[in-house]
Amino acid sequence: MTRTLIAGNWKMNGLKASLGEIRDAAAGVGKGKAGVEALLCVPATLLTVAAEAAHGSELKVGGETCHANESGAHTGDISAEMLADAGASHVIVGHSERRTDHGETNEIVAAQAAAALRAGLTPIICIGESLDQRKAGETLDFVASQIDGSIPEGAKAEEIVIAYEPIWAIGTGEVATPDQIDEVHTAIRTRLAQRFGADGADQIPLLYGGSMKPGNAAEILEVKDVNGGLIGGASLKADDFLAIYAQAK
Ligand SMILES: O=C(CO)COP(=O)(O)O
Repeated sequence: MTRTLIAGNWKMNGLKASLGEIRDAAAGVGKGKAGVEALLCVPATLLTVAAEAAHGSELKVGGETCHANESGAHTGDISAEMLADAGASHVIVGHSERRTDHGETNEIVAAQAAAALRAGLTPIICIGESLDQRKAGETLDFVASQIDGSIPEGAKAEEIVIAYEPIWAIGTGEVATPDQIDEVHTAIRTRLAQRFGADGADQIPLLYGGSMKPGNAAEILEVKDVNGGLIGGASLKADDFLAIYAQAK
């Protein structure tokens, strides 16, 4: 049985003044929601205080990226071990904004995901096509190649999460339709089954991300192979995050 995960990605947003949102989110999750995990991935500067704010609640906190190495001369970078030390349980790797802004390739993303596993974190491995790729009919091939290249060798199915985030739907207000999501998520599950077997593939939560909001979450979460969401803008406000969480089963 696949776990359900409602995860927020704060991206480069949030100051200490935003901790009230984390406290409110922590206070609102867990009640009667066995089987639905809640997670907020926050900037590294907030991780320790966010972990403290969530302490004793069902809310987990995570990082937004990590370096592949455990430590060393990498100015400005943060290792998976550091994230774990700060209280993270998960880390997002391979977000399209990291792939674009920092030239992160599938190979780099796989190394980051391996680092997360080494540190005892769950990597949320992001994949998704651009608008040009969608228009050219390349979506399924591209996403399959990202899956093949971004999941590290030796990873076990129960240790990873995949997030499908079509780049054209991120922060644009444009949401993929249920049919579009269904097509890609089904293809992702099939590809994962080739590597992990059908039972293994079934254990990997497949999140959808891209302009997910309280008003469209129910429809998205109903799609067959959708096991949760990776939510950007709407995760910044506890009320919105909790309204999405409330619709997850
Ligand atoms: O990129 C996303 C989450 O990782 C989605 O962002 P938005 O929900 O703001 O579109």
